[in-house]
Amino acid sequence: MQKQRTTSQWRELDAAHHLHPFTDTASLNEAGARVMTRGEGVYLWDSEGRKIMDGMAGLWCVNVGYGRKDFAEVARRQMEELPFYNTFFKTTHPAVVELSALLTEVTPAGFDHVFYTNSGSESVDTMIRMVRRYWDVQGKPQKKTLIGRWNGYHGSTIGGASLGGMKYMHEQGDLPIPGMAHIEQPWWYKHGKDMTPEEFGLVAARWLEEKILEIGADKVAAFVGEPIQGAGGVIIPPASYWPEIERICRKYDVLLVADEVICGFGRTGEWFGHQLFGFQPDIFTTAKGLSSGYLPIGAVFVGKRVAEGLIAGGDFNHGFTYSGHPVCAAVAHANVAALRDEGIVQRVKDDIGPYMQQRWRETFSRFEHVDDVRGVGMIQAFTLVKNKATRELFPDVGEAGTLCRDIFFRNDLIMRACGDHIVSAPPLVMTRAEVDEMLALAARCMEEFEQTLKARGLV
Ligand SMILES: Cc1ncc(COP(=O)(O)O)c(CNc2cccc(C(=O)O)c2)c1O
Repeated sequence: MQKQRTTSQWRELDAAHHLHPFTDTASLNEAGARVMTRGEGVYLWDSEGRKIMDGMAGLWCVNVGYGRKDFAEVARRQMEELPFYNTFFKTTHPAVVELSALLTEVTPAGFDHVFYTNSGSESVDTMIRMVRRYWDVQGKPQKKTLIGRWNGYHGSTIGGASLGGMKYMHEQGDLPIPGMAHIEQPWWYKHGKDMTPEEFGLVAARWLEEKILEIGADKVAAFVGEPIQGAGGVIIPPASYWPEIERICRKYDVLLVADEVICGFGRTGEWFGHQLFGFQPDIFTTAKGLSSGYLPIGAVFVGKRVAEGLIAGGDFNHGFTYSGHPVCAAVAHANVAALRDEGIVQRVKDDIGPYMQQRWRETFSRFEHVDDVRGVGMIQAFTLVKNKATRELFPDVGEAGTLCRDIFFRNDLIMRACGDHIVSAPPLVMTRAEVDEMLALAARCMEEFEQTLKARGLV
């Protein structure tokens, strides 16, 4: 069992030794980290015994909810049997074989080959190497540029961060690396002007055609996008966007990649986000919901065209020590089986997703400084705005979002501020009563938020 310490003892040791991701360490250590000690269903408990509603499923990942003792048992058994063996050098093991077979049952037809990683970032970097290798084998080595979107998020490795469009990440570490390009994101609320969403979707997709022609189609390897941009603030493209992107990729023979790290494994009510929007990628990257975060594992699903190209190319000189790790694979298998056999994904589509979306809109549309209330399945958001009537955003992006998020957090509710977008992606197993509980708490917080906006002269 864990060594029992007081919160302040944990905080002190954490401050002394632990560098947190995406964190200003000095300011964190002034306030002290919140020590999370237990999870059950959609709730967390901290070291002070406070019960917290987790509207973010950890980091968009705990799809089956916390407390699955059966997963722990699966991990224990696998650890006792074969805690590790690699999948290099002509070896495999039952856990990764069984997971691979199961995954072909829940992925769309034509995706019969999967490569394993330890994270979403590694899945994205694997995809980058696959795409470039594919075009080498096709005798077109100059087709190496990958196009992403500004404000897209594809991880924090050098490749993933470069493909992503987060400029504040590019500023640290001389990114993006060569061979990466970006187009504007399909954010109707900011860029749609007086176009309908459907008209804007086509315009935004054609930014890709302009970029391909600017670079030269003979140099463009792939276009990469999240079906719904997650960390960018749950940017949901109009329905006309993705089919037009697909048409443009086919026209210029550019591979189409869906980054499903957030959208994958039921988040939108479909198994994968590209199914919701009706397009067929050549490759898609996953992590998070693959294991519901119980153990770190990612997977790259490779369609027929690219798989055959890679296989024809002989040695693919890429991989990780823990690719297909037996304990991670065994737990991912249990997780995917639960998502399917317990009807968790189907229920997002048929019941709890529609319920959440109806209640989310009912709860937040009435607030004066909230607009673009949106979502599908169990991923939803709204945007904090200065003036709803004119679609005027706040000038200091993130100030209102941080203020709002901190009020939620102080009231034991976790939702995420991405700039001035407030986003939520709770465990898919949330009940209707828990949806009502979360939204009632959030509504009370929003009353406080709007009073604070006025008190601080921000509106
Ligand atoms: C679409 C997408 N692609 C790749 C990654 C990278 O996955 P890893 O982190 O496992 O390397 C992600 C991850 N997304 C992510 C990760 C951490 C925090 C947040 C946030 O919104 O605060 C989002 C992601 O959302």
